[in-house]
Amino acid sequence: MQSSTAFRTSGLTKVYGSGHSAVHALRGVDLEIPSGDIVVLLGPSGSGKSTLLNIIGGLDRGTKGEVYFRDHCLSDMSDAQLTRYRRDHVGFVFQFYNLMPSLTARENVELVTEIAADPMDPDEALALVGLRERVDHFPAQLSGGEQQRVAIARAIAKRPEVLFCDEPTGALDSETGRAVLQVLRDVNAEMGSTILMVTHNANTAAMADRVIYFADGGIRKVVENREKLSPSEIHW
Ligand SMILES: Nc1ncnc2c1ncn2[C@@H]1O[C@H](COP(=O)(O)OP(=O)(O)OP(=O)(O)O)[C@@H](O)[C@H]1O
Repeated sequence: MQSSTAFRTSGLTKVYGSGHSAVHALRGVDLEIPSGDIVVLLGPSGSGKSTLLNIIGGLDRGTKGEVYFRDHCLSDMSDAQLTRYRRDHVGFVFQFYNLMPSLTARENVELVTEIAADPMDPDEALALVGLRERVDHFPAQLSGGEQQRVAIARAIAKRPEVLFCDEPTGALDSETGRAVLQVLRDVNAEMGSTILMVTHNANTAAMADRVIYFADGGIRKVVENREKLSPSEIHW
């Protein structure tokens, strides 16, 4: 495998349940993701996008097949090793921001920086997402887009090599959504983080280096964008 490959899967299969109730969520996925790319995963509801993200993010395990992060085989890791992988290398951003309501923006980010190996200062991470003036505010005092930016600050504060985003703009209006995508794009440009984003907004594909089209538990096609749009140019 090339050293510039962030992820590689071969024959990755995921079956939930068994017998008559078995759901074949991934049917032998072969995939390679270069380091530093912005990758957008598109596909119908139920096609397996989140399942794939959760497995390469170390939140779940495949049923069969292999998953590599650089030269580390995630499929062979113990639960403790997977936890360490998530803690040391990975940031997550979800549709619903999962912030602690009783903590300020800064304290929400500190939850992560306190356990990370080489974290940013929480205020620096919040400044990077444009929230320098809001560090002492509680989630309820922030708009949806601002809360999502706190969640991004929390994810990037540990300087992750990879950022996994599952519908990061799903709960946002177009203007706020574009602003959040711009933050992700800036993180990719400034920190070199590989970004994997699952979305239902097909127009988001225009900002990606690579677009993976998913259907029925497998990859239908992969498209490399020679020219990328900036988030502000994306139609919603
Ligand atoms: N924990 C689970 N137990 C059983 N089946 C599951 C589980 N999680 C997902 N599935 C099923 O696996 C299939 C793939 O689901 P997944 O969430 O990966 O799809 P998706 O493409 O992300 O969908 P969406 O766009 O709606 O989020 C679906 O049929 C789903 O119902």
